[in-house]
Amino acid sequence: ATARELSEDMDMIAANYSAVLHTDNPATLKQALADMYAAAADARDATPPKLRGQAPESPQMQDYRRGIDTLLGQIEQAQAKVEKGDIEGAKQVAGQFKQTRDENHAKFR
Ligand code: HEM
Repeated sequence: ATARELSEDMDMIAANYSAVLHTDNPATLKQALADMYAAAADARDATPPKLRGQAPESPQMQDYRRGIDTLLGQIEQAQAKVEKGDIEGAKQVAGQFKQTRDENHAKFR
């Protein structure tokens, strides 16, 4: 069972992504990336309404989790840049989250 509805996780991802895109403050960036990560990790346990009824190991469900893992990996890359003090680099990586969002929304939303 998942802690939150997928749509709630997505709203948390979106709110924190907006914060990431609108700040250059390292502490704010760190917090927003951490909150994004937690919401994406929670979303990983969900079944998208479009895939309702599918077995957890169905090809589409595996593809869904790969999409979430891509986002989690990109968030980790951005976090590593912030840790190094590379705010510009972190924001560049964060810009790439959009492609992951759009590709996966096209398939699963
Ligand atoms: C920066 C990345 C992302 C952002 C900002 C984002 C944002 C959103 C938002 C705002 C919604 C609408 C939520 C609502 O109905 O209240 C949504 C829905 C959804 N997103 Fe994302 N998303 C992102 C990445 C992803 C990824 C990587 C996946 C899948 C691998 C995904 C799958 C879905 C699905 C399945 C829904 C429909 C949920 C439902 O109707 O219950 N999203 N997303």
